[in-house]
Amino acid sequence: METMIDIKDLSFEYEEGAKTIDHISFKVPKGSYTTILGHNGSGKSTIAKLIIGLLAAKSGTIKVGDLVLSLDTLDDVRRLVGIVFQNPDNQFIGSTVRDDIAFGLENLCVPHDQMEDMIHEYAKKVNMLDFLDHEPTKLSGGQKQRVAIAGILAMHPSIMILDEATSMLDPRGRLEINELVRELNKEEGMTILSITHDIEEAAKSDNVVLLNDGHIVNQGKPEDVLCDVKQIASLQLDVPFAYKISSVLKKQGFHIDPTINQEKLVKALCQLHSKM
Ligand SMILES: Nc1ncnc2c1ncn2[C@@H]1O[C@H](COP(=O)(O)OP(=O)(O)OP(=O)(O)O)[C@@H](O)[C@H]1O
Repeated sequence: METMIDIKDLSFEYEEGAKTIDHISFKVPKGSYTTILGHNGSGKSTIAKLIIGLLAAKSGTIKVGDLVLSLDTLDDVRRLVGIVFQNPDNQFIGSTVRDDIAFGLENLCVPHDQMEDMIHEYAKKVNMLDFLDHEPTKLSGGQKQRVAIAGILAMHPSIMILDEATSMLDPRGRLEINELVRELNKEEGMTILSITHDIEEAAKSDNVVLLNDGHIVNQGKPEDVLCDVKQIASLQLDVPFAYKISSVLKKQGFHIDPTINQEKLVKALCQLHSKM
């Protein structure tokens, strides 16, 4: 399978000697929906910033498509990667939804007579056709993320990274955006890399990269990664996270190792949690 992002032996530190990202390697296959799952502060957003060159790696390589990320390739890499952040307010450029989508098209030098049709096409894709003359900052959280996604799609990226893009949304908004992203992945073959706390989203993805304190502790298909309850228990994840894992796994009908006593697991996690 073709690889869209190839990360090899990547390390990064904000402060000398304190590795935030410690020799990680993973691949995002073309057309896949890949999730990076980890607790707060495990280094997820740092990885996103490294991929788009907002931070410079201490060592290792990042390849996007055929391009190895460097100062020379930075602009080309950024053209391949669209990124949706937690707070879309910082991302809007236009004063209306129409202007915001138009910005991406202008960047691609789309001729003016084709512009309006294309704005309609992207607004329709994210179900925001009725809001073209609205101010993006005055929309609901879910609508804002839809507009941000339309603006990114208009730039024709090869991969879309979502950096906790649904974490500020209510459950309905989260569902709306998750469904839209899934649709883009399944129907248009867009490669998705989603950085998330949402185990349910990870359970439905093609690949999960499980991150703990800057290390990858496991990666692979969700049914393999998320069902390794022993490993999940060994991570210093918070108790609600552990509860959520078991309940999500049950809902998804995944096999849970029957030799693991769930009560003991949760008790051990409670003890661990109280020491943290
Ligand atoms: N600008 C910075 N300077 C110094 N340390 C930083 C900086 N940004 C992040 N860190 C630290 O690096 C570690 C990883 O942060 P990062 O934001 O990548 O984690 P995360 O997994 O995305 O967390 P969250 O889920 O809370 O967003 C944390 O310990 C954080 O405190």
